[in-house]
Amino acid sequence: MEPICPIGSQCATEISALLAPPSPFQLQEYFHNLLSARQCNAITVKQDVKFGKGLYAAMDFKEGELVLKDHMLVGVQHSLNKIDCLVCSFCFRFVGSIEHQIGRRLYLQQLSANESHGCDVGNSSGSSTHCHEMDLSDEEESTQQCISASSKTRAPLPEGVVEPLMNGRLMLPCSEKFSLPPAIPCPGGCGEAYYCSTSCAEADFESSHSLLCTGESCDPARREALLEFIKHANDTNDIFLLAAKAISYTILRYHKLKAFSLEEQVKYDTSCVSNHCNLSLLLEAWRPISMGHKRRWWDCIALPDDVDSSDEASFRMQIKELAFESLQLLKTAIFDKECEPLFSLEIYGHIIGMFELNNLDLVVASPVEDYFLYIDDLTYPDKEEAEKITQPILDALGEDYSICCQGTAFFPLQSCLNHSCCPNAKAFKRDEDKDGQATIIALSSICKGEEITISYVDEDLPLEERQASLADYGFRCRCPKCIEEES
Ligand SMILES: C[S@@+](CC[C@H](N)C(=O)[O-])C[C@H]1O[C@@H](n2cnc3c(N)ncnc32)[C@H](O)[C@@H]1O
Repeated sequence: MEPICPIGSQCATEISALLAPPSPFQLQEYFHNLLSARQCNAITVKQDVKFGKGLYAAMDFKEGELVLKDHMLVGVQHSLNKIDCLVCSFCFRFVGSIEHQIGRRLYLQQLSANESHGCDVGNSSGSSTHCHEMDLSDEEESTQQCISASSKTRAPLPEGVVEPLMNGRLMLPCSEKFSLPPAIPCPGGCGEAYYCSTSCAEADFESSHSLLCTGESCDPARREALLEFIKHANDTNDIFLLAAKAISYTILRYHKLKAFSLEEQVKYDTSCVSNHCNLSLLLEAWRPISMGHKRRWWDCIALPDDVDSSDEASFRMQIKELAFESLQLLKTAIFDKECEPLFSLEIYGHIIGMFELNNLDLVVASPVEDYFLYIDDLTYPDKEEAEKITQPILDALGEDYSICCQGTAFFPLQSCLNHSCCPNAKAFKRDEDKDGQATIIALSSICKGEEITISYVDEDLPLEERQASLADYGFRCRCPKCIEEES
């Protein structure tokens, strides 16, 4: 494939250094520090010549036991899902109140009355990103809907309800039992991000949002460029928003590390302040991303079913061009000379490819579901009284009255889990898991020292269908189930 933009010769060394696989020592040190910081001694990360990194049990687990709770490195809520759910932009917990969640949805539903919007959001390019799926608990799954149902299933809105619900003047019966953290607007004033606490707001600002915020403190030219980048991502593939977060995260970490190292050096030598890229600090800032298994996005993306294999080369070129377009917009918005290698197509393609190969669906169940189930479980006469108010609202919301928060995220430990078609663990949200962390549960007992595996595909599919889906991850499965079925 011809390069769209050749690697800048002045950055070639830095780019190769950034893409070099971490040494066994760096890998061991990084995961040891990560697990220690999380006070997690139940698992370890080990490298294997055949499968690369893998997650191993450092203790015995019983069936159903929690194996791992993993904080995301970066995550985004799908753009259209933002209409349905108001969540903390950092931890993805639902915020506001039951009334606000419902009123806001009814309001936005009213605005887009004749439009239908679905679950496969933000990927209108047709280049959907491959994610391992996160299951919801059975009860949640039975009623949580992913796709907004057609407006045909909805009754007309009761008059004068939406605004009072949104501004807190109309309280729903028993909603105090489902209190949510207040929705704290982004301190930068962008009006896009909301948080469940000041600590989440600060953590997000420090991690990436300070470079991506379009609020009043943002220089107007930069704001315009950022808005253009965001619009392009929303119109094509919201994986670009995640890539922008990963780049911002690295830039901010780089400057923090640099400030710290300068503080140390300036004590001895005041002539050492420079605006040149310090490669060893850039590599250190990039370390968490360097740990993720990656290939270029346009090389590893699965060929969609509707693209004929004879058109594969042109499809991959289109994907590369799309990434190039997005990168140019991001570069205009947040370019940083000292971190120039991060703005090369080679690095951008590998970051998105890393998401393609490792990401987990971000799913958080809606408290609106629990609320209506609670009302339904009330007994006479309380139920009758409550339903006088709640039933018309439920009818107006329609069949899809409760929609879960959906997005995609990269998790540093979960992404080390290798695949098996007879896995001993799975990603599973329990009723108590109210935020965007990844939760991995044992499917059977796991002994200390055993590798922990999940299935990247539906393991009940026939062998060839499983292998075809796994080909998108670049391997043919040789697990005991596949070997047995092949013989
Ligand atoms: C989510 S990552 C898992 C961690 C990975 N081993 C690493 O080194 O980062 C997915 C990649 O791991 C490798 N992998 C996972 N399960 C595998 C398996 N059962 N057989 C061969 N390769 C596997 C493939 O390269 C796959 O694209």
